Amino acid sequence: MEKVNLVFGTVYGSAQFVAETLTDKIAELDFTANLLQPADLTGYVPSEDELLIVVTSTTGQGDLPDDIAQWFSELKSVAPYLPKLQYSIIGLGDSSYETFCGAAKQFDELLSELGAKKLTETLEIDACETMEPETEAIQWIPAWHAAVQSLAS
Ligand SMILES: Cc1cc2nc3c(=O)[nH]c(=O)nc-3n(C[C@H](O)[C@H](O)[C@H](O)COP(=O)(O)O)c2cc1C
Repeated sequence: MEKVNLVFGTVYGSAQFVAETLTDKIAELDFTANLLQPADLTGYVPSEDELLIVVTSTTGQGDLPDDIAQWFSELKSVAPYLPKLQYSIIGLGDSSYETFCGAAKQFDELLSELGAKKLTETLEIDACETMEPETEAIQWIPAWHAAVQSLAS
């Protein structure tokens, strides 16, 4: 059974709730879904034969939430080469900021610098458009699942 690791960065809890919801829904699809807590991230290097989903909100002016910022810096400085890693990113943000989903964009850039491959286009969830980001995330799952299946074929 294929394993999916989910990490989240949040200030107010929405991205965590989205990540928890996705973990449950993805587990129903017969994946082993593993939700990492911020405390689990120290020293964590994503396994290249497992899938990675990063769910992060943006704070400040395009900044990463504190609970994921340290891991981001660590990955950047250790710079593991991860050419076989397949990742997806879900950003929570607010389009009234010029730095819309800036944290998600930073993650995308970093993972691509590390050689990892983006499995799906980043899903950017706009707080101006929805009060229920988890609903958009659930609707995104079929596209993600199809992309995973196309890897195998
Ligand atoms: C102080 C503050 C700064 C924010 N800065 C940004 C930003 O730069 N870009 C953006 O897209 N959203 C920004 N947001 C919006 C949040 O990312 C958005 O509300 C998100 O849904 C919060 O998710 P969370 O509960 O997981 O932290 C900001 C929100 C606050 C309160």
